[in-house]
Amino acid sequence: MSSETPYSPHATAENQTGSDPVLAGFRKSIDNIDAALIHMLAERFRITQAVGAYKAKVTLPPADPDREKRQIERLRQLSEDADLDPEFSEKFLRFIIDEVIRHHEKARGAAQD
Ligand SMILES: O=C(O)C(=O)C[C@]1(C(=O)O)C=C[C@@H](O)C=C1
Repeated sequence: MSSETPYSPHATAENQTGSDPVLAGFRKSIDNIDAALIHMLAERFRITQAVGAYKAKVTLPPADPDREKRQIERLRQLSEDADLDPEFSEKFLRFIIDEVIRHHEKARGAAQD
C-alpha cells in the first residue's frame, strides 16, 4: 500500500497491486501456479473418470484402501522432503480421493441401470 492510500481491509486487488509492483510480481507467479494446479487436477480427474468406468465394467469396488494407504505414505514422504506440511498433503489427497470415490460410485450406479 502506498503511503498516501488510507488503510482499507477491503481494498481490491487492482488498487493494492496498482501501486505495488513487488506484490503484483508475486501475484503473477501465484496466478500461474494456481492455473497449473487447476490443469493438473483436471487431468487427474480425466484419468480417474476412465478408472471409474473401467472399475464399473469389470465390477471392481470403487475404493481401494490399500492403494490409498500407499499413496498417502508416498505423498507424506514427498512432502517432508519438499518442506511441505505432510498433514496438509494427506488432507488434500484425502479430499481429492473422496471426490473420486464419489464419482466411481456414481459410475457404478449408472452401469447397473
Ligand atoms: O487407483 C484406483 O484404484 C483409483 O480408483 C484411483 C484412486 C485415486 O484417486 O488415486 C481413487 C480411489 C481408490 O480408493 C484409490 C485411488
